[in-house]
Amino acid sequence: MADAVRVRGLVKEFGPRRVLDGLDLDLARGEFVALLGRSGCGKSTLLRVLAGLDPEIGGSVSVPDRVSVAFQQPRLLPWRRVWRNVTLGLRGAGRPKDWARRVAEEALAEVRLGDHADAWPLTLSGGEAQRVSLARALVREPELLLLDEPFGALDALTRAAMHRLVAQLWREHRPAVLFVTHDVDEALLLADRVVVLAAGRLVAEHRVDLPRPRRRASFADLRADVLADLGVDDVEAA
Ligand SMILES: Nc1ncnc2c1ncn2[C@@H]1O[C@H](COP(=O)(O)OP(=O)(O)OP(=O)(O)O)[C@@H](O)[C@H]1O
Repeated sequence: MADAVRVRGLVKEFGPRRVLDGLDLDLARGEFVALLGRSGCGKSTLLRVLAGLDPEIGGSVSVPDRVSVAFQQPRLLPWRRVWRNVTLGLRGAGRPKDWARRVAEEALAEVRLGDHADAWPLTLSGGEAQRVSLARALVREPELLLLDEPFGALDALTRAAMHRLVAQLWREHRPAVLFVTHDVDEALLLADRVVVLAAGRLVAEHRVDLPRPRRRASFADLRADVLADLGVDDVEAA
């Protein structure tokens, strides 16, 4: 079976600054990969190129037809009700009139917001807004789901609930996932594989061969290895 993502020799520059410098990356279908790297190393840039939001200037990029993205900020339109945000941009030509509404309700139920379809975005908590953003990503039935620090702005408890939700959605829908995070624990809790970006390329990768659901105690050694790849002292990060 072909890979979901195949990137070879990707180059991206902003003015004189070369941010991605011959990067190679493969994701298998249904694989969950976490992307780590120091601030400013180019993680979001890579995601934007994969999402087709930004052009590469060199190399080759192959992604599936259906790609969805969710960002750290949910980016909901405040003047549209929640359900309309979920189906925004979905092409429903030739479908029955209430089709979009039903699709939105199903997706909202999946993220446990079934009773918020008619709410306005500004009345949602941060975690709820992020779940709407996930529902919006899901209705496209993506083969590749790109998540750019989706839980970075949430408190620890909400974040833990979101980890469980993402793990469940991934199990049920099985898209390939590329998940950008600064949080090594989050990466090790969720991913099949952790890759580290530095100086424009992937400089390390770790397979996370641990059963799910995972406990932090089960990956202490791996955590230290990844932190070392990031150039962070375990004590400094603790
Ligand atoms: N549109 C742009 N124009 C100019 N420079 C940019 C642009 N987008 C990103 N950059 C620069 O490219 C570099 C990589 O940015 P990017 O946002 O990809 O990093 P990141 O690894 O996602 O960072 P963080 O972890 O802090 O979110 C940074 O130096 C940034 O300033």
